Amino acid sequence: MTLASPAAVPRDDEEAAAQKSGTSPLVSHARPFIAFEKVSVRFGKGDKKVQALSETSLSVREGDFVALVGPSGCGKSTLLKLVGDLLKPSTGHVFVGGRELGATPIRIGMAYQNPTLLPWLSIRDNVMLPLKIVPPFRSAFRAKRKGEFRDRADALLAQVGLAGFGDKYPWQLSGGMMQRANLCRALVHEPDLLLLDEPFGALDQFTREELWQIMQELWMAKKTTVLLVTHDLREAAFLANRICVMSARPGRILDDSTVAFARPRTIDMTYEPDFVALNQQLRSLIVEARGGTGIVQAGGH
Ligand SMILES: Nc1ncnc2c1ncn2[C@@H]1O[C@H](COP(=O)(O)OP(=O)(O)OP(=O)(O)O)[C@@H](O)[C@H]1O
Repeated sequence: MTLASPAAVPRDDEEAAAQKSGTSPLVSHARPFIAFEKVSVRFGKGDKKVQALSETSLSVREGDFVALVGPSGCGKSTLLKLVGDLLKPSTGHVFVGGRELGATPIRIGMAYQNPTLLPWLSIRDNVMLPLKIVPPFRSAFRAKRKGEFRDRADALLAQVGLAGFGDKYPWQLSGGMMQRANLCRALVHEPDLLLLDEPFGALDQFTREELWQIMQELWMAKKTTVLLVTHDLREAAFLANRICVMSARPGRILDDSTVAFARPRTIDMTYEPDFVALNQQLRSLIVEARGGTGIVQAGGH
């Protein structure tokens, strides 16, 4: 099934329309940046066996912003871990940047629900951490070119509204401020790919909405390829160019649609009829995926 709202049209249709009208599409349509070929994931053996992901194929183009939504326990985080090379598929192949994982490392930035900032480091030093670890930056870092990196970290902190907070420690910041710093840390090494697993899930609605806008600005400036796992359908429709709806476990992609709202999107737009209709359609797909009830199925976590 494909989302029928005028805001959510099948990708190929949107591309064809964009090409026909001569308007530039929302995203660059280069070769696939991420490709899943018949990937499945099984955890454990015998009685303890859990089929987390059934055979799944997926292709994501460079610069795309893709949201993964679906019932709890359907394998969204598992899919993210596969892309991040934190997990090997039981069958099939995962390609990132045109190469099978394991062959050539690509730069990945990650942010999860819990900001996991190191409490003994200042905010600036937390943000600079990937530069200490990730090539090619780490050699420059060791060569004591730390000053350049300080400027880079401070510029990012300013972009997310944390100018002047570089010398503070995580405990001196609110939850929303920590998550802003966490996003800076995920982006400071200019990753080719950003993996976000419910990064705004623990925040109050207003802080979350502020961070959606910051996230959108950051994405619009760099067009980093993003995979976002979220339970918040408004968030998915606000941020992503494309929404993949997954089935209940063992997960597979049930629906894959483009979100064509113009950017920059505003919070007010999320209350407009097209946007609300899209949310309702996504919700119905997920309710259906859960077995048509509002009740969480056993086996999710
Ligand atoms: N290391 C593991 N060992 C065994 N089972 C696992 C492991 N990791 C995940 N699972 C199981 O695989 C299934 C998919 O988990 P995953 O975390 O990907 O789901 P999810 O869609 O992200 O869920 P949620 O939305 O609730 O965060 C779940 O049933 C989970 O319990």
